[in-house]
Amino acid sequence: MRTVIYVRDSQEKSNILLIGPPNIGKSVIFNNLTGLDISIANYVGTTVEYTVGEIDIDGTKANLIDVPGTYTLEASNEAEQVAIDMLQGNANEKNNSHCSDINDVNDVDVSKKPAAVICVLDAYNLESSLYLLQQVLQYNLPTAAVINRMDLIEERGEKIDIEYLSKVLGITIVPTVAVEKKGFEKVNEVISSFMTVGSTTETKSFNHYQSENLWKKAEEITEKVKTKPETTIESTRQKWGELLVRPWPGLPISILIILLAFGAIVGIGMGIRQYILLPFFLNLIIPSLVGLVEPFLPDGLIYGVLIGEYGLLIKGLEWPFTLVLPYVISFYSVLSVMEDSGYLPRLGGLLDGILNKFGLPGSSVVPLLLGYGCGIPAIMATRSLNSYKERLTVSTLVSLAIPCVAQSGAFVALLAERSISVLIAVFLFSLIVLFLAGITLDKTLPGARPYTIMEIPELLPPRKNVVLKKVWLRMKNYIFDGALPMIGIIGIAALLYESGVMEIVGQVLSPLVVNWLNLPAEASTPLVLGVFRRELTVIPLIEMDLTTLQLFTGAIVGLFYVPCVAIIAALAREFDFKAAAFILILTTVTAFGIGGLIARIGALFL
Ligand SMILES: Nc1nc2c(ncn2[C@@H]2O[C@H](COP(=O)(O)OP(=O)(O)OP(=O)(O)O)[C@@H](O)[C@H]2O)c(=O)[nH]1
Ligand SMILES: [Mg+2]
Repeated sequence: MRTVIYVRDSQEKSNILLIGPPNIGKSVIFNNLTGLDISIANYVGTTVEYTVGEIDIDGTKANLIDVPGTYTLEASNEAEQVAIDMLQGNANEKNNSHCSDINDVNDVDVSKKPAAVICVLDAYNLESSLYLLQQVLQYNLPTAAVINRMDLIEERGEKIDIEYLSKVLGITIVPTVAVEKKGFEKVNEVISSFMTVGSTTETKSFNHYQSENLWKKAEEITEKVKTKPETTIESTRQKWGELLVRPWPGLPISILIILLAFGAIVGIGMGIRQYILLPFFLNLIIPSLVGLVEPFLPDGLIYGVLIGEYGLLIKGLEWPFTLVLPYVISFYSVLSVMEDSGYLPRLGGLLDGILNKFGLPGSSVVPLLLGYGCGIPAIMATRSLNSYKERLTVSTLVSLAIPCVAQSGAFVALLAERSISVLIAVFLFSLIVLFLAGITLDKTLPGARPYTIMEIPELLPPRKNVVLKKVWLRMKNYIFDGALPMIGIIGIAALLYESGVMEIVGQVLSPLVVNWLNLPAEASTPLVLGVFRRELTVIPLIEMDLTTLQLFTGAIVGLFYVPCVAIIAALAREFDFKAAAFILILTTVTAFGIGGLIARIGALFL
């Protein structure tokens, strides 16, 4: 035994790392300890950047850092590299780019050596957790372990001798069931002991073994501490978990699930819009607001900006809250159920063969599907892919051909009542271009694609409280990060419209909009607004008197048109300006190229 003396810096809060393999509940533990609400999901690579939260135990404070999951300390992707940088105390803030809404990370010095490590072990896959723990112990930092998901082994009748494990490893080990908040009093006690000034922590000194030795040791320890019942009965859940990754019956079931999910998103979204939000805003909120301000408004610019064609109090409320919000709720309800159940990686496994033909690994299913929500988390999620080439390919596809939830809502609002077949054609077109672009990027982008192994987690029943919380948080995020900026842009649009600037823009863009796309000059408005918000490439078309062919042309241009500024910024940050510029040019050329062709070819037939 070696004693590490841990002295807390009296000036600054110390950093305590939460480290462990992916998908074992680290972020649930982090949320339980800090009271924050960061993303959790049942697939590998939910946390791809570190998150800092404050823990306060009896008035003593420290920074708890949720580190992206990693199997070993030999990184194979960017998310895993963060774990190593954190342990070595040389992390930089690039690894944390969008957590500022959770915590003011500028206050936290992540480049200093951590004061202590809480290593999270997985009771279910103990052996691989022990390999990582041994590597962590080599850093000689004060370390304790939490052994989570104890419920999953208890369900199988297995037991782990925690006391013996703790003795062998020479550290404190606390069993927990994070989703049920079980075991956290003891976790708090351990953290508190780390936070006490001048406390001493016993850690067993580990030699620098070769990795084969660490695996052997992990296996030996697991065998000694884990006892299994003589006969283990496979539960129905486990059976289904395995059936769903096999082509039969997995593939037909996956088609059924995708169709059901699509139907549920559109159906629930339309229901919420038609029966709840539309009457609420159109019959109550908007008339009350207009009635309140109208008597006081002088005719002219201000009147127009507030209650005119693009009036801030009319379209500014109608579009974000009655057109987009219903689909935000329905899409994230369905996605959250899929995320929490562990079905998404199964879908990835099933589609691996097909996706490989388009230059992508099965694991890209998660970022691609997240892209149907919003492109930014999707681009961030590519950090868990294993090569730069795959990351750039998926990010390009998300920016080019995957409509975000707000834009999809706009498509439904624009097309569902006019022609369901045109609506389906828009989504089919997006899939065709997605695959063609995938093949082209695979052939043209330099770099090799490494062989990847996909980890399939257990199939678990989605928990009602987890799903509801996720939908609530995503809805809140949409209102602050989506709806409020949208209202701002509608305000600017109203100003440009009322002041006549929009008409001049219409004249300038007329060769492109009128001559090439066969759309009316006013259809230049969505092209200007769309740079700021993706759904605004589509929504203004609703207000125009267009033929079905024009609607289709407009929708297709909007679909492939430049991603919104926030995505361009994310691309520049995650890759570089060259990559962002490449995607900007690619999307513009594709949008106008395909849009013009549709207008021309369509005119021949209609
Ligand atoms: N049965 C069970 N499930 C758990 C427990 N703790 C977490 N989970 C579930 O495990 C899944 C993964 O949880 P996360 O907290 O996202 O895992 P993570 O370790 O942060 O994963 P990465 O961010 O990918 O490294 C989620 O679906 C949780 O609901 C537990 O104690 N028991
Ligand atoms: Mg996590």
